[in-house]
Amino acid sequence: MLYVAGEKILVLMSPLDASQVFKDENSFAFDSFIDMVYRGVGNVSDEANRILWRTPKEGFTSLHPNPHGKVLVHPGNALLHKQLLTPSYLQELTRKVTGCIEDNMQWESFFDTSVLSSNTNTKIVSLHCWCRDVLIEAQNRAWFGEYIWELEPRMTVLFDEWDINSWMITYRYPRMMAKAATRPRDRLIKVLTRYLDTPREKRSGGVPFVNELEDEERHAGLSSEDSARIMFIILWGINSNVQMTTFWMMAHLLKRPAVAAAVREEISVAMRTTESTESTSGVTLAEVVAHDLVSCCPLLNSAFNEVLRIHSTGSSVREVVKPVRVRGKSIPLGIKVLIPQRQLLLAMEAFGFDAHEVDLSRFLRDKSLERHAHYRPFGGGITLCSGRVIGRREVLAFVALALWRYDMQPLEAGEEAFGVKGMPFPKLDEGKPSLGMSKQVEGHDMFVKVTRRDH
Ligand code: HEM
Repeated sequence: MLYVAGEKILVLMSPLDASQVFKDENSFAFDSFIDMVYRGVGNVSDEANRILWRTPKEGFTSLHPNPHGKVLVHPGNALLHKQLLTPSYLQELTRKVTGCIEDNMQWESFFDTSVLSSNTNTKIVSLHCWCRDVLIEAQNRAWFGEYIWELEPRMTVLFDEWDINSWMITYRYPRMMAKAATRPRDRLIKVLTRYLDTPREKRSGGVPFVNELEDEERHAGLSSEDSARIMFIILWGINSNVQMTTFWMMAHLLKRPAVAAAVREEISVAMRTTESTESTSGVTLAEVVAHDLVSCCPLLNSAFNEVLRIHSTGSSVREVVKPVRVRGKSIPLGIKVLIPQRQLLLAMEAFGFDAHEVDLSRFLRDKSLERHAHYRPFGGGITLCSGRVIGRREVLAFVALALWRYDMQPLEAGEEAFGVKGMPFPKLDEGKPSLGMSKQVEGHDMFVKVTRRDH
């Protein structure tokens, strides 16, 4: 048991205990944390908070069947799960988002904000900004349509500023000292509010979830601004983990050219098929990503799994709401329970004596590791990540396109090219809370020399 700011927290570090917590949703609840995030991070109004938690007995009616008498927060979550887990919705989302990633990965489309220096044949890019610009742009365009970019062309940078500084809010910094977080957050909420206040014909092209959630929230009586605050929280979850997983996966592959070359060889058959059609809509890439890259490229997927293992620093949290026993000991009501990822994912009894080392082939050599009780990088139970399928697809799409289209060479510490100096390999920041994937220590990055590849 830990005491933090006078509060008792039960920290569980065994996979068996974690399993019990994930299975028993009635005793270990998550609602108080949703409430905390909506109020503390999204800053929803008191009135909105009342509407979000109003039961059917208190007047809440859903637009969807609600046999279990849930409050607005839950059907909203169910709509997100429908978007992410129903095959036809997921397929359409994959098509849209990989199409956007493919567009953004063209030589001519590199964002100015990613390129530090260039000539006709070479670009020096910040890996952090390249992943951020390609993926956040793609995800927002896929989810909301083109119009969101007309409202705020600096969306990727604002989102990054928020993500990097969001710990100031989770650590409850005084308002005056947390402006680096509140400024980008408040701007993004303003953009989303304007988006929701725009007639639908003008903001078409997004996924059904956005309109479905908006309809449900308006029906329940939420204002545009409070709906935008909730969308903002969801968007944060969507953007942060994908961007960071891609960053770490690219960084580790670029540090190990032999493994990167083997991955390039492994993806070549699949990637060649994307070039044999005239399609630029992403349909072919979407199919290749969903089938070939996920199912037929074991080294690529092993690298992805290992990066999740090494860089997940999030925790699952619950509150005890019913009398319950853990290992025979009764746990009082109201106790918060924390299951940190990192200890489980670095355990030697699960991953071997070199569990702290990065080995991108680890999951290729031992395929059973992916199902190991210690390996839950997407959490479990009610908070098991519903974006795990699309998340993997997006990361693999970026990595495969980068390896297939470009030769990339990281600038070593002290090495200089085109006036840009390289830096040491980025370090993971263990001191700040994360939504799952760790960030790098602020200011750490990898600068990469990128040229086009002939194949
Ligand atoms: C590779 C990328 C991703 C990683 C590593 C990741 C990781 C995680 C983790 C660790 C959790 C929390 C588990 C817990 O509290 O027990 C989580 C939850 C969640 N993630 Fe992800 N995630 C990724 C991508 C995505 C994407 C792309 C989406 C949406 C499009 C998404 C949507 C969610 C949602 C909605 C939750 C809350 C649980 C739920 O209701 O599904 N994630 N994710």
